[in-house]
Amino acid sequence: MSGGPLVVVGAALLDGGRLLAARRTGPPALAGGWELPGGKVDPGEGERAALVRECREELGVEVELLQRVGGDWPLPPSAVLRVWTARVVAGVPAAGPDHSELRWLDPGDWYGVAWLDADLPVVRAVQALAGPAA
Ligand SMILES: Nc1nc2c([nH]c(=O)n2[C@H]2C[C@H](O)[C@@H](COP(=O)(O)OP(=O)(O)OP(=O)(O)O)O2)c(=O)[nH]1
Repeated sequence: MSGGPLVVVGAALLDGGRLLAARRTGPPALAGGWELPGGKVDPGEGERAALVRECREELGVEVELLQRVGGDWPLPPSAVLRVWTARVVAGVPAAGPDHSELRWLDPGDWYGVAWLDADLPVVRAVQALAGPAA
């Protein structure tokens, strides 16, 4: 055991003023909620490498990570979410088994989906970073 909290990494994929949201298929308590694509960091894996891997596996795209968004966002009861803004550099995001739907949210419509509780403050922070266009 390496100690410390379980780390989940998430990507705030931006395209112009649009933000990519992904609707979870499971587990039941989270199904239907919208999140930032990502997942758990594997043992011994770097966090940024994990996020690039998760975007490749979940969305089928290559991404470039840009800027860290805040610090540790709590995922009760015992995990933390670490988030980077990012952009797609190859491919077009497509939903795999983890997501029932992907949606590029237009500027002004970033709160038009039911974000998971943990993600709402993160989206606000991304908006503050991304500027008034978002
Ligand atoms: N990926 C992601 N997970 C989030 C977000 N917000 C949030 O509460 N979570 C929670 C949901 C899950 O309990 C956990 C991440 O698990 P996951 O299922 O996405 O991770 P994973 O892809 O590595 O999945 P697995 O290997 O366990 O199947 O964090 C978010 O924005 N992105």
